[in-house]
This record gives sequence, structure tokens and C-alpha cells, in this order.
Amino acid sequence: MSVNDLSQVKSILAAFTHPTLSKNLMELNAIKQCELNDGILTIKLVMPFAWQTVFGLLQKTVGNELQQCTQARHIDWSIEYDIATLKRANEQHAVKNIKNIIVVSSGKGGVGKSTTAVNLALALQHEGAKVGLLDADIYGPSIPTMLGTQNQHPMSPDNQHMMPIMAFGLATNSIGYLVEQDNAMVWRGPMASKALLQILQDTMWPELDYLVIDMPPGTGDIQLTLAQSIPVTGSVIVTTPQDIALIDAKKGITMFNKVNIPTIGIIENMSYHICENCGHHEAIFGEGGAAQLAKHYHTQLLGQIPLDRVLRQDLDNGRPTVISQPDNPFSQIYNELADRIAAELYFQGKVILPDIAFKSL
Ligand SMILES: Nc1ncnc2c1ncn2[C@@H]1O[C@H](COP(=O)(O)OP(=O)(O)OP(=O)(O)O)[C@@H](O)[C@H]1O
Repeated sequence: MSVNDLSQVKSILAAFTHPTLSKNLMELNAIKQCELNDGILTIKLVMPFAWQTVFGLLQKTVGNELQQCTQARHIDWSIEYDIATLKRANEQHAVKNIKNIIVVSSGKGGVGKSTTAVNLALALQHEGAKVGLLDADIYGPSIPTMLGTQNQHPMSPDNQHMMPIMAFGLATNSIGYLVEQDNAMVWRGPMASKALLQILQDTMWPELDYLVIDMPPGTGDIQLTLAQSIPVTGSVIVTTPQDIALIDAKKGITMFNKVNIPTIGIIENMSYHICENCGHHEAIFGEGGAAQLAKHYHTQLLGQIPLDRVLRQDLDNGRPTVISQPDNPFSQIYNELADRIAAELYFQGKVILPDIAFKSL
């Protein structure tokens, strides 16, 4: 293959545009191999954020054009991930082995924050990352039930630290594994936030690209203390399109702004209902609110998740949709959401060097 052909291949790859690419693949320095041997074009990418679904789209979009320009019989595509560690708030509390922490919060209870956190964590893993999930929702630690791990308790090899509970490849810990739900509910502010921070610090996390934290709902003292103490890379706010939830979502954005945690964007859950008989989309809780909210606060509407029985049933059965039905369109929605969040985190953030990245307390 001539040098010209190779530069044409690179130009075609660089011309690929997608909402997850604020810089193109050349500018990202993501093209690590580009060779033609015996009619086989080998393309290897290394990406700094989870990107598997968009990688599939890239292949479909440019595959034919690449084959035409190189006359290759076949393209051998591959992707690896070297997920970047990004600057975070409260750096002095950085947790060993964890590159990036994404907090999932909501101004109001019951909007689907835990549902989103669980499916998002699994989707980030599906998209190529090593992922953990910490359930910090003291008022309703529902993640063990959603992952089917409700009867498990973390082991402590040294009576100080806890081994995470592994579920579908995720390293997890939850207040729900440790205390009876009713006991946790009565904890007062300082006690609750102290306990949650201790769980974060005392879990023996394996090396993780992303730790997703399911925060307690609301914007009170517990949430503020956590936001001021957890080494957070970015927050995502879950809301429904209902006015009352949107008002509370605003409080969430304001709280994170106050403590200098970037809000990566807003996820609108229960956005619409798809009629099981005719496929009609109905905006049960109203429409357009989350998009307006995002615009007003100069942030992004990251995705819209429909209200659907399947999502609830799968969680009630302890096998989230992303795991139990990977080909379901809802899993696709979560996978795309995961790519979007990982990319926004990267492009809105600042890469930090690994030596300070792995500093432990
Ligand atoms: N998009 C959806 N479609 C169908 N059911 C949903 C959806 N999102 C959430 N649910 C259901 O709504 C209920 C509440 O969801 P979830 O526990 O995730 O909310 P939450 O915001 O975390 O609540 P809390 O603040 O009380 O912890 C659950 O039964 C869940 O299965």
C-alpha cells in the first residue's frame, strides 16, 4: 500500500463525526495501527474513554469507503482502551485503584436514579471499561436487589477492609449489604455521610476506570457533605420530565456547582412510554423540560430513557436489562448513554498524570 493510500485511510477515519467526538480520531491520537498486508487492512484504535457502540458505528459508516480506496478484501478492526484519569474535586481524598468517579444523583426520590446507575455501570462495562458501583443511597439501598446480590455480605480479610461483592463483572458495595435497611434510614446526617465515606475508602476496589456512585436523593446535608468529600470527576443528574422533579434537579445542579463538581449533564428518565400495542410514544410526564433545564444551566441532555415494564421487571428479577437482554433497544439506549457520558467526562475534564492519579489516602 502506498503512503498516499494510508494517508487516505487516516483521512477517512478522521472525517468520521459523532456527538462523542469533540476531537476527531487523528486529533485524539487514537489510530495506533493502520496497515495493509495481503489484501487485509488492519486498523487498531486505542481510546481514552469507553466507546464500543460508536466503534461499531464507525465500522459500518466507513468500512465500504475504506475497502474501495485500498482494494482490501477484508478489514481487521480492533480497539483497546487506555481510559484516562481526569482531574477531580477533593483530590486529597483520591481512592486507590479508582481512576474516575461518576456520581448519579437526583433532587427528588423515586425518579429512577438507582435504575439509571445500575444500567449505566453495566453499560460502561459493556462499552469496554472496568467498572465498579457503590450504592450510597442510604434511604433505599436498592442496588443489591437490582443485581440479585441482596443476601450477600462483604468479606473482610483483615477485619478493616471489605472485599467488594462481584455482580455481572461489576465490583460493588452497598450500605444494603452491611446493615438492615431500616437501621440505615434512621442515621442522622453526619453519621450517614461518615459511614458512606468509610465504605468508599475501605472497600478493596480492583483497578477501576469508572466507579459509579448511586447517591442518596436530595440536596440536604448528607449530599452536600458527600459532594465536598468524595473525589468526584463529574456528576450526572437524573430527573423525570415532571415539573416537580425538574425543580429539584435544578437544586442538584446548583449544589454541585457550589462545590466545583462539574455536572456532565442530565438524564431524563421515564421520558416517554411506548405503547405495547401500537408503538405510539406518549409523554406521560410532559416533555421538553429536561432539555430546557440543560440549556438554562449550560449543560447537556445526555439521554432519554423510556418508561417501560421490561426495565422494571428485569431489575425486580435481579438481572438488569443491559445484562438479561443485551440486544433489546433499551440496552442500546444505555450503551449509547454510557459512551456519551464517558466522552463528555473526557472532553469536559483535564487528563492528569498516573502518578498523582493513584495516590491513596
Ligand atoms: N424507565 C423506567 N421504566 C420503568 N420503570 C422504572 C424506570 N425507571 C425506574 N423505574 C422503576 O421505578 C422504581 C423507582 O426507581 P429507582 O429505585 O431507580 O428510583 P430512585 O430514584 O433510585 O429512588 P430512590 O430515590 O427512592 O432511591 C423502581 O421500581 C424501578 O424499577
